[in-house]
Amino acid sequence: MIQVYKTTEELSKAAADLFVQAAQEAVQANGRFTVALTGGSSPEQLYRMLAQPPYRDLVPWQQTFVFWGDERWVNLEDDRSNAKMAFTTLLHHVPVPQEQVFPMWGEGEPEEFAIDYEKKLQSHFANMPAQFDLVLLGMGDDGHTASLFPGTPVLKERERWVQAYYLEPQSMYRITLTAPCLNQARKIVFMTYGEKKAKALQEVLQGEHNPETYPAQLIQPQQGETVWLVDEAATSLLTAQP
Ligand SMILES: O=C(O)[C@H](O)[C@@H](O)[C@H](O)[C@H](O)COP(=O)(O)O
Repeated sequence: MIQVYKTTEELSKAAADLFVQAAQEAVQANGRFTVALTGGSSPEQLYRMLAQPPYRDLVPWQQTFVFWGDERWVNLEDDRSNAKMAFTTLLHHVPVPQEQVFPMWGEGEPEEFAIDYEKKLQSHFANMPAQFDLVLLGMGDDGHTASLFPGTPVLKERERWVQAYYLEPQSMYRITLTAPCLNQARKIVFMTYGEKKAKALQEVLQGEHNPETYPAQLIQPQQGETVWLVDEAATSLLTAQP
């Protein structure tokens, strides 16, 4: 499903409405809400909205569990940290219990951390019919999502849920949920806006199936639903307006 908005404000409000709806439905059904946050700049306006009334007071924060879809392997004080951005814009302003928030950052080696993070997820989702109630994703202008970058080995991962790898072009380690993990979500919401994204969006949604080049094509939830929240500029190359 693709929903087109004129402004990022309207797009972020729609994302906030979806966030509240997913949270309330999950808590009603299972007594808890498990979400994977994205990094990058696209979700910042959404996070700031969720930290303010009315949205702040509509989310059952006490029953909310926060993970991340991906992270740059930098410490939590580093401005490149996805966790730092989410803490600054949202998590320090809402009553989510600290022990229910799992940043993708720790001491030691990224590969070991990825194994531990996967174990945390496996125990969190044990005996549950699906995994994340909601996964928020962005998309880069190269068609990457989470830290699933074009041409990287992690795109071929079919078993593991979390992988750490060294991303040469950015000279840093990345930690990421894999496509098999993301695709077990109940709902996946992409927030993608701006002219820069138009070419990648057209390729991802309407181009040849080529996930090596456009990894966002790997996001095909088995039972869940994918919603694309986009603006008019990002849809400018789509052949039929959605
Ligand atoms: O760690 C990251 O960089 C993000 O998780 C990444 O996947 C992001 O969603 C895209 O790069 C889009 O970034 P923007 O929202 O800044 O365009």
